[in-house]
Amino acid sequence: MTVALQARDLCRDFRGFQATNHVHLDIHEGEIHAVIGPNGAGKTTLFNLLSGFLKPSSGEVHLFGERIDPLPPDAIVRRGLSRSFQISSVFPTLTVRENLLVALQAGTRLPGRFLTPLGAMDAFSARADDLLAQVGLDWARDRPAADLSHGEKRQLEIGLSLAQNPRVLLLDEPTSGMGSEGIARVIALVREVARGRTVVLVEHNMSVVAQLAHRITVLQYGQVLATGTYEEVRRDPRVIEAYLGQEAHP
Ligand SMILES: Nc1ncnc2c1ncn2[C@@H]1O[C@H](COP(=O)(O)OP(=O)(O)OP(=O)(O)O)[C@@H](O)[C@H]1O
Repeated sequence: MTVALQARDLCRDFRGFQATNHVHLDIHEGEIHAVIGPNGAGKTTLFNLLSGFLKPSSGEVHLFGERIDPLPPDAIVRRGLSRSFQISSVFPTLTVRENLLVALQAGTRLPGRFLTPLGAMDAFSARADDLLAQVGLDWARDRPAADLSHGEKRQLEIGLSLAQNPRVLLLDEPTSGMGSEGIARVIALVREVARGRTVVLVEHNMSVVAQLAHRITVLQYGQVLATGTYEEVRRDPRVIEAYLGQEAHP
């Protein structure tokens, strides 16, 4: 078993407040791993630390055995880890396909180059079409992204993350704000994109977690409360206790 992504004794404080508190995390290559926990448990902070958007106060992050926490986020993307955001990163006035083309071009080492070689543009073009099909948005290729529904924008965001062809994909609440139809689409999409790569997701919807995750890490007060399969963590008395009084019961 290869460890794709690892947090080693990871800590982050905000002016004395421990948002991430000695977290150790092993994400196995090829698994879908959900990070859950009550509101304010430190899930987003952990994602920010894993993807380089926040620097740890102490501890380390390793991607396939290489230390990445000192690197800037774009260098981490080039090493093979990419993430989607809770807040939309879609350009609303560009078409769905143009959004993907921008993401593909940004993934090269020449994002600001004035004249991209034609061969490279052809390759981007073909890859954009593949991604459109993969995220189920080929029907919307020439529509402005602003016209997409909330759920469709989340599908496009997953496509934007896939444009980097990551080995490890972090998804921050991919089903938030969606109805049951959108949720079913995202579950199918995550399963599809998880083929041949490792996926870590923050997710509040326990039914989604139960359907998707091979293993789950439960956070509380910035600490790892439990790690295991859905059945293991839902029976854990500490997890049940943590969720008492919360809307979402595991
Ligand atoms: N930049 C910051 N400055 C100060 N405190 C912060 C900052 N970012 C997060 N926190 C605090 O750290 C704690 C963990 O926040 P975080 O957003 O990581 O939790 P979460 O589990 O993602 O919550 P939710 O489920 O509500 O999205 C919270 O108490 C939050 O107020």
